[in-house]
Parts: sequence; C-alpha cells; structure tokens
Amino acid sequence: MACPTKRGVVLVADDDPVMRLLMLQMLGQVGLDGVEAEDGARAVALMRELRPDLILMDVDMPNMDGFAACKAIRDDAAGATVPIIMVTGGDDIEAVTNAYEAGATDFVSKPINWPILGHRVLYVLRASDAIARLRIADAQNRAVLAAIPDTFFRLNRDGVYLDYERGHDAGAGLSDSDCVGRHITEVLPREIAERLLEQMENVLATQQIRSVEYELLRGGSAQHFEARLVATGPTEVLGLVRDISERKRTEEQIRRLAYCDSLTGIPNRQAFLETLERELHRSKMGNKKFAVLFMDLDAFKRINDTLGHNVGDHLLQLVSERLRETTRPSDMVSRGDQATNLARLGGDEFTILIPDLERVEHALNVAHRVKEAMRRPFLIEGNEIFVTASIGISLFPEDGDDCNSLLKYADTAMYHAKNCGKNNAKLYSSSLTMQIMSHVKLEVGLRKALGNDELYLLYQPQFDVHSTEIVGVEALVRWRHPERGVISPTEFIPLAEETGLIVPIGEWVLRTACSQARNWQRQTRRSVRMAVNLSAKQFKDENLSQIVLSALHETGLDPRFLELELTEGTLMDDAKATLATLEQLRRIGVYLSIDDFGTGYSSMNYLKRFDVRALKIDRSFICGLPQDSENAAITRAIIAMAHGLKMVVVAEGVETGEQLVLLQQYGCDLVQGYHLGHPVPGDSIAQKLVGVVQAAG
Ligand SMILES: Nc1nc2c(ncn2[C@@H]2O[C@@H]3COP(=O)(O)O[C@H]4[C@@H](O)[C@H](n5cnc6c(=O)[nH]c(N)nc65)O[C@@H]4COP(=O)(O)O[C@H]3[C@H]2O)c(=O)[nH]1
Repeated sequence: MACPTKRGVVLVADDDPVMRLLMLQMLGQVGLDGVEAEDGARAVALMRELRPDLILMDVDMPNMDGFAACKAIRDDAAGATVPIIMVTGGDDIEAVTNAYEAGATDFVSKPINWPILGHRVLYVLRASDAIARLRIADAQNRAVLAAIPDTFFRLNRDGVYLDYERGHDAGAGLSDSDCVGRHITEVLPREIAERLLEQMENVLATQQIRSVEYELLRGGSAQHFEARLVATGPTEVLGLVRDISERKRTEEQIRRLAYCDSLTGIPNRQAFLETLERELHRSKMGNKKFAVLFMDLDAFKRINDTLGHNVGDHLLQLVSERLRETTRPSDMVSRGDQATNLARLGGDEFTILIPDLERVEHALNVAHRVKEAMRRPFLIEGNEIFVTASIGISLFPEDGDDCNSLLKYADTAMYHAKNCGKNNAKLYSSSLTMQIMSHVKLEVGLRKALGNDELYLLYQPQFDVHSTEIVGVEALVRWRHPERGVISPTEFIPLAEETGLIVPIGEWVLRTACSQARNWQRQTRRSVRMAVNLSAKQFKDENLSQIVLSALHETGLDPRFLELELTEGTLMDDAKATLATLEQLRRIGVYLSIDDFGTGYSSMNYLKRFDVRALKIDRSFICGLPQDSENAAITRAIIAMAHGLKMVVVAEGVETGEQLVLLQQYGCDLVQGYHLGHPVPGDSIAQKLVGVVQAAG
C-alpha cells in the first residue's frame, strides 16, 4: 500500500466511541494519525485548531450533526478546501445528497468495509493534494497572465473562441463577450482570420509555436499586432496577442533613415537599387518593359564652388522637389508606390524608374519634361540660378537584364549626352560603349603623345588686306597618332581640356611656336607675329604669366611678336580674375586677341577694359559672304565697332577671292583662310617669307 511521505492527520468525528476506536486503528494501519471529536461542534473547533489533512464525519451526532458541521467547516476559510468524507447510514440516498450539498468531498456508507475505507482515505488525500497543487499552478498562471500586457485567447480546432481575456495594453480592443462562443471569422477581418486559422492548423500539426502579424484599423489609424499561437492540447491553441504598433513605427523610422536621402527626403541609392531589383523581377514575370533615367546637373560643381555648399544643397533640394512634381503625372507610374521611382544616388545624380513602358517615346517624353523643368530658374537667397540637366536612358530588356548593367548603361548614356553639348537626353546603345572605350583609349594615347613626340605644329599665314603681305601666322597643333594617323585638334583639344592635359600641351605649343618664330627671324630676317590659342583652362592656370615669360626668355622672342588668342567665353567667365591675368600679360607686353568673335556673348564695356588689341571675326560669318546679307551686315558692324574701340579686325576662314574683295571694301585689316594659305609646316612659311624678301629685294 502506498503511503504519503509525510504522516497525515485525520480528524474522526463520531459520537460512538467504538466507531472512533476502529477508525483510529484503520488509520494507523495505513500510516495516518487520527484525532477524535465526539460531536459536530467539537469537530469544527478541532479543525480550526489542528488543520487536519482530512475529516471523517459521521452524519448522526448530538449537539451539531454532521451536515451542519460540514457546512460550518466549509464556511470557514481554514476549512474551505479540506477533504471531508461523510459516513452515512446504509441506503440513505437523501443523506448522501445532503452531504454533497453541505460541501462533502465523498461519502462512505455503513456498515463500513474497513480495508476499503483505508484505501478510500488515501485516495481522497492524494486527490486533494493534486487539487491543491493545481490550484497553486492556476493561481501562478493567472498571476503571469495578469502581469503581461498581452491579450490572450483560446481557440478550438474549428476556430471558435473558448476564452478571451483582454490584455491591459489592448486599449479599446475586443472584449470576451465579443468573442467567446463566436467563430474567428465573425470577429476578425476574413483575410486575417484565415491566416490565423492556417497557422493554427500548423501549430496543432507540429506542436510548435507560430506567429502571425496583422494590422487592424482602429479609430482611423492602423494598429499592428502579433499573435503567437501555441498548442494547449490536441485540438486547442492558446493565442497571445501583442500590440506591436510602437515597434513597427520604430522599424519604419529605421527604414526611413536607411532608405531616405537625408538632404532631399527622397529615396537613396539603396532604396532605388531594391526598387529596381523588384521591378526587374516583376517585368520579367509579366513580360513588361521599363526604363531607367539617369540625370546629372550640368556644371553643379561650379555652383557649389562659386556660391558655396549651402546654396548647392538648397539647389539639390529644389531640384528633387521639381523632379517629384515632374514625375507625378499618371503616365509615369502605373502603380501606387511612386515615391521610390525617383531617387538621389548621391551628389547631383538622380534616377527615375519608368515602369510598364509601352513605347520608348514615353521615356524620351519624361526626359524632355525633366529637362524643361530644370531650365526654369531656381530662386535661392534672392539669386536666380540657372541649371541644365543631362539625361541618359537605358531600357529593359533591350539594353540589359540585370540592375547593375541597366544603371551603368543609363550612366554611360548620360555621359554621352553631356559630351553632346549638355542639356541633352540620350538613349543607351551598345555602340556607345564602343565610343566611350575609344574615348578612353584616345585619352590614354594623348597622355603619351607629348613624351613620344607625336604632336607637331602647322602655321597658317595672316595677311594684311591692303599690302597682301604676311604679317602673322597662327600656330595650329596636330597629333600624329601611331595607329590612326593625323588627328584634328577639334577632336583631341576638348579631350585635353576635359582631362587637364591642355596645360602641359599648351605650354609645349607656346614654347615650340615662340622658338619657331625666333628661328624664322634668324633665317629670313623677317619678323612676323606668332598667334597661339589659349584655352580657358590654361588661362586660369596661375602659372600662365610665368610660363609665357619663360617661353619668351628661353627663345629670345620679343613679346611684341607673340599674340595670345582667347575666346569670348574664356574672357567673360570670371571678369574679376580675368582682369588681373590680362593685366599681368599686358605688362609682359604680349598682344591679345579675341578668337571666334561673334559666337559668344561679350560686353563691349569689358572689351575696352581688357585692352584687347584685335578681334577675329568667326569664320561662320565669313563663309556665307557675299550672298548672306545678314552676315554681311554683322561683319560690317563688327568692323566698325572694333575700329571705334581702336582694335584691329582679322577675318577668319576667307575661302574665296570675292570674300577677300568684300572684306577689303568693309575696311577689314587682316585676313586668314584657305584662299590665302592653308596651315602648313614651319619650313613652308620660311620659304614664303624668304620669297617675300627676295621679291621685295
Ligand atoms: N573651313 C575653313 N577652315 C579654316 C579656314 N582657314 C583656317 N581654317 C581652320 O580654322 C581653324 C582656326 O583655328 P581656331 O578658330 O583657333 O580653332 C582651333 C582652335 O580652337 C583649336 N586649336 C588648334 N590648335 C590649338 C592649340 O595649339 N591650342 C589650343 N588651345 N587650341 C587649338 O582647334 C580649332 C581647330 O583648329 P584647326 O582644325 O587647325 O582649324 C583651324 C584652321 O585650319 C578656311 O578658309 N575655311
């Protein structure tokens, strides 16, 4: 017979001393101690005093019968849970009913089967012990559930709520009366309910915890929840629901920080790449096309450098704002999520994704709209700032089928647009890559050209209109490329300017030209003025006057015989700095002229202050003469104006005798052009000069 580890105490209440004795004996045999009470009142008093583990209570007793004693014990907090076995008469069914009503745990009938009673007592003690432990566990569970803020519920396999306890963080959520006994689809939106039911099946099948996140609209705003489901039996799950709105808000903030450009508030490179990746996947699945536009502001660096970073930053904000407005129309975006279609990759680079592209013209139209939007002035700190944009476009699937290639090709096309004169939009084509490759190859070659002696000069004579004598020459550089043959300066000078190579190349031209002019003087005893082109980069080089001085000094050429040709653009770019450089050159004593006059904007006022000695009328005005009356009028006006400012006028690009005669009539001073002489090597000029001397002699 199993015995409890601790010896239990049983209170035996009976008015019959023989019965009490027998009971005490029976208890002793099963390892229990007994205490006696001769009536009900005494039993109640001993229960309070000794707190027995079980009570055996006879029904018929004097003073207070068993029913009354049982009730009194139950009414007392100390006796509320103690197991009470009532001892009733033989077939007294009514007594049994009364016993349970009075709060008895069990009953035995007389005559008593003593060995069975021992077992019965032990069984009731064990059951009571288990109930006590359950009661503690239940209290603990309730304490835990009360301490956590979550709502919890129980669902049966059919999806009906068995229980619902609203958590203290749930605010104005559902209550148990909304849920208990109802099916989950009647309580929650169908889509959410179905997800929960699906996970519930998983939980029951695997006995593992699953969680479901969902969103509910409450009081006009979205609230986020996470329900964790755990099986509590083969057909039941317990759900713990937590409000995760705050966590979602934090996650959203972190996402925004990671995916938003902090300056402009639009998506950043990372966000764009992810959008592009998604679009690529979507377009591949749906057999659709899309375009990537890559936009870069022309001359943004200059704005940043001259007006400061604050203005630069402000400009980028306004640009992104304008892009946002421009890319808003419905034809841009066929889906809701339009914000991420526009992004700033960094610096002044922006990208736009055009999904569901039906025709390429569509992408070109958007590019055109963007270009036009950028052309409107931006007002910053009271200044009107003008910018233009260059745009490159790549297409899926025509140009590539991965994000990196599409972005790279749009970038390549953008560079091409810039090279084509800025404020341009260009589509990518595979031949572009070839072009760019050859551009890069040319640059590598140009870097070596100086050291490899591949550059040389030709000289084009300039004649006095009246005496038809050579009074000067213009030095024009050529590049004898080892593979491609002779390359024109119109091809490599822009590249040299872009890469900064123009500074060493220009210095070489200057020294070579000065040395050539000095050689002619020695050979022919004739002095002609040597004109050398100066690019804007050279002009801005702070060592310019030093280089000019040293070239003159080394070759021994008189400064009067060196002419520096500048374009209008170079002069007008930064009038203040220009004045200082021009003043240094004037002090050296060199001759200054303006090349390609009429093609840019120059202020006459400045020209006077700059102490420029000659204007070269651009050949685009001369080539239409004499038929083109408009150009004729412009040419005459330039000559009159230059003479008014005491400047000499040189006409470039004279190709016919008629043009020469006309220019003579207009009073032009000097002429240069194929009609009078092509650019030729130095020796040919020497022969011409000797010829002139001999003819004169
Ligand atoms: N159609 C036509 N063209 C004529 C005629 N007469 C002369 N030309 C061409 O017109 C250009 C005049 O030079 P530019 O306006 O200074 O224009 C020059 C100049 O801006 C630049 N360049 C040439 N050499 C140098 C240099 O050493 N340094 C710098 N910075 N630029 C240079 O390259 C440009 C082109 O030079 P080139 O190809 O040598 O072309 C030369 C010359 O060959 C004519 O009657 N008809």
